[in-house]
Amino acid sequence: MHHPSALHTAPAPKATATPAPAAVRRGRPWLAPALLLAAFILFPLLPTPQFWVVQANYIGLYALAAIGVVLLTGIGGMTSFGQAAFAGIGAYTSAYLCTAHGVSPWLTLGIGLLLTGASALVLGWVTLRMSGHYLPLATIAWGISLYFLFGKLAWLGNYDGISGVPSLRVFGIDLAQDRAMYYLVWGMVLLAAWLSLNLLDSRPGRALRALKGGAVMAEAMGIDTARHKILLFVLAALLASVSGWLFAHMQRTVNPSPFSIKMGIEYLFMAVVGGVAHIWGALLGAGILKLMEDQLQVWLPRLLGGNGSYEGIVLGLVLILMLKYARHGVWPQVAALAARVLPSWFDKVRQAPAPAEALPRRAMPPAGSPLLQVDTMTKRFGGLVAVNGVSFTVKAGEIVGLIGPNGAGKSTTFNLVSGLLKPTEGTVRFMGEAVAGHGARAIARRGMARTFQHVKLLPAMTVLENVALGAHARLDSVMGVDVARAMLRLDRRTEARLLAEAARALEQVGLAHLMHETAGSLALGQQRILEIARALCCDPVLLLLDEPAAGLRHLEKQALADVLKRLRAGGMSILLVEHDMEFVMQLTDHIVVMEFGTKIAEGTPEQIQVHPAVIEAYLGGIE
Ligand SMILES: Nc1ncnc2c1ncn2[C@@H]1O[C@H](COP(=O)(O)OP(=O)(O)OP(=O)(O)O)[C@@H](O)[C@H]1O
Repeated sequence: MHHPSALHTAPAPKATATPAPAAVRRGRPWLAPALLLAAFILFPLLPTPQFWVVQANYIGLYALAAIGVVLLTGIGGMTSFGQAAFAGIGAYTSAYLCTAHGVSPWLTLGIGLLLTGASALVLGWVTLRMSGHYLPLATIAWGISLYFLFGKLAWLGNYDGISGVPSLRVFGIDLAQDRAMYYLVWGMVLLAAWLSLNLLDSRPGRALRALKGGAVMAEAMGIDTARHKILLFVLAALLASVSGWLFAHMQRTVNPSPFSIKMGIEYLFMAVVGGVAHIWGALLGAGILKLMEDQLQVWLPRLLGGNGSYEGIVLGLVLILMLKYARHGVWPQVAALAARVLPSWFDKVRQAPAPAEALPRRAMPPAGSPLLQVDTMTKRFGGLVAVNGVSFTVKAGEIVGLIGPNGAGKSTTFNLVSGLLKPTEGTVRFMGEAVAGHGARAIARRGMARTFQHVKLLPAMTVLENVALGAHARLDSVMGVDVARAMLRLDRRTEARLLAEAARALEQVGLAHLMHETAGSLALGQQRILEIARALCCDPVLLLLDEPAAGLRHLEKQALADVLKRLRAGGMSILLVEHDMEFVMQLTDHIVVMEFGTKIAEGTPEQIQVHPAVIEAYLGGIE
């Protein structure tokens, strides 16, 4: 495939300057991880004081719930204080069923997960539609009410709770001993971290990562964001439930206080301190907060006299300082340090994805057939008529330009056609079907893909991953199966197909050499091209490009025009809004001109250049 070299403008990634440590230089990069693993396994077997083993177990329990917070808040952008309440459901279910009915704790784990999942599903369905601060407030309300419910129910032992909860047994080994429990707790923590990391690095994972700050874009890629939000809510709750179950059988007693809103706030703090956007941040944050709390409890009364309870004040201050100066938490700092010391560990695979079976492709409609028919479309914003009775047609295989002075209503027209807005009046037919008001997701799934005037990318994700989001809706699957397969890494063939498709789209637009860079590190012009690649990855029959040439240099514009002409030659239809008249005139087959929300002219580029109304409106200086 031809690579328009004019678009190859980004500098090559910088090599790291810090020399590798001796062990790594001598070809033993495995030494440090092996030592870490050995220390981790041997920790309870060595004569470690009992106190520290118990601490490690609690840190593990907190880490499990905090991983849930990372998923929900750090990845999904939904702040929840209700995590402790879900831990309470897991703990109480098991404590009650084991003590009152003698059910096996392994069975109660499943029942607890079912109950938690069902509660989270209902709660998520009701609250996740709320926006802004209403969601956190709702989770607080939920946390408080569940705490009082646990305390008020006599069969759950009121505020005294339930005691005599049995210890767990695995393969005949009694885990009443903290040293044995350590392995179960940390085994579960590492399993949860592994499953979560696998999930995030997959097709559903990319959709989940798009929720925070990219929901409009994700919907335009055909992704059902509401369902993905609920999925995160349920997953986070399930992790808390496992933590609660372990807690009940470790403590051998449950009462409402460990599941109060105070603990919900602490889980959130753990995630924030550790690094709310990182799974490992949850583990780090749980460790830091638990150890700090304990050490402050010991040292502060010694330093300040009196009988303590100062730790809350100091922790509060530390948190405020962290939120001000290290908002991303401790993990990114640790990771940056580790990447300097052990670069080989952190070297991402930077090869292009291996060729894989191509995804199914849509048939292109016959050239010249009417593809998009906009008929007397009107959009009013209060008293302002942004689009006023506009009609035009895009035929298959054509590039149509939509031009007009600032504020003419071009972007609004785009948003009406692509389903982001609903017309006040008029109809939009796409491939013969009325689509006005059907929503961006449904229209995208029918084969219309778009870019945005203000680019909508996920800056922390790689260019390749951003583009792969475009291919998301080309595979239909049951979400639960998809998620389970991703977590267990059984989805690698699908993943290879998606990434290969993304790489092909990047090659088509000449950005393949930047596929492993983060999207945020690209120049604005390149980000626009990335959006085109993402739209191409949707396998559209109609591309809507909102100011694709803005921010590009002259040669880059030429290269882009070549790409678009090649796409047209391949049967693609394109509707584009653009201010650069030279670009529009050389590229388009047909032009629609708008002014003050109304269509004032349409025709071929030659007709438009000499059209009196257009010249009158603003095109005087075009020739
Ligand atoms: N969501 C909205 N609510 C209220 N008014 C809006 C909204 N979106 C657009 N408008 C108004 O509608 C009119 C048309 O805006 P639009 O962005 O569609 O124009 P445009 O031709 O794309 O302009 P530009 O070239 O500057 O992007 C403007 O007066 C704008 O202020």
